[in-house]
Amino acid sequence: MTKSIRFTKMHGAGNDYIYVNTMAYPIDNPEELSIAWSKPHTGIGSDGLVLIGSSDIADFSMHIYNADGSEAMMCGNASRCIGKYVYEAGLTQKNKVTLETLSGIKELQLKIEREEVTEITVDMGMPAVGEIALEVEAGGEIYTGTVISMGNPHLVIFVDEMDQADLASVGPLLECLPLFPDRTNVEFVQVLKPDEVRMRVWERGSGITQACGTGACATAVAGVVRGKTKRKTKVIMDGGPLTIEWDERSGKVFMTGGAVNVFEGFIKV
Ligand SMILES: N[C@@H](CCC[C@H](N)C(=O)O)C(=O)O
Repeated sequence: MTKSIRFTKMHGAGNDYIYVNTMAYPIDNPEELSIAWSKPHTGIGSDGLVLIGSSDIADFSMHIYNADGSEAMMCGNASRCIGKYVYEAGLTQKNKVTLETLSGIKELQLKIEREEVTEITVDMGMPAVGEIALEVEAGGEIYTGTVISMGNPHLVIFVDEMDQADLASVGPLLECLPLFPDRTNVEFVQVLKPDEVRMRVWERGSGITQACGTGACATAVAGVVRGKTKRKTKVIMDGGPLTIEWDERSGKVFMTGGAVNVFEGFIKV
């Protein structure tokens, strides 16, 4: 039997996902729907699908599927969008919201102005720092990357000039290196100032996106461990900036930025 699912298309720094409140509209094949709905011509068009659900251990839960249907452990931009969604839909009155994810519970601090959520800070937890200067080969070039996990895997590569790397051709090669059996997200980063960087991302399972929240956090952490940036850094991506702070005392990474509601609709399944 065909049913209609209500969705909201949102973006955080241009990283766009389709959001479904599964407490009202349960979904049992998110992998297939993420592939179909993410397509720009025959679907809604997005970087993937995000399910907002109930939780026994937090205020809400998040499940994130990439455009290729693979499920990820965490999504920084989606966590901010969920903060905006749940408050503005009247699902909570709190300005501090907890979110259960596959990489643990994240705390969202909402800035509310005239009943609108204008900014969200997410406690992204502690990063796991892997190899600091790992040499990898892709497309005949050698790159030096820093391996960081923010719940999901990232390879952060510093370059002198952003146009030095052809992200579309080298991104998929680096994503699928045998060294990364679970694949990896890839960030190319140019340091502009000690507290400002330019970053472009190739996302595991979605390709080039306008921004990646966990990628921005991984970038900021890599900048510190490589001695290139300060602990608080503005990360400027194709879709806009995020402010990332790796707090020295707690060891946690805090991500601050906005979230935008683009449109809502119903789609038949
Ligand atoms: N865009 C996201 C991360 C989404 C998941 C990622 N592609 C993965 O597979 O790990 C973000 O904002 O963090």
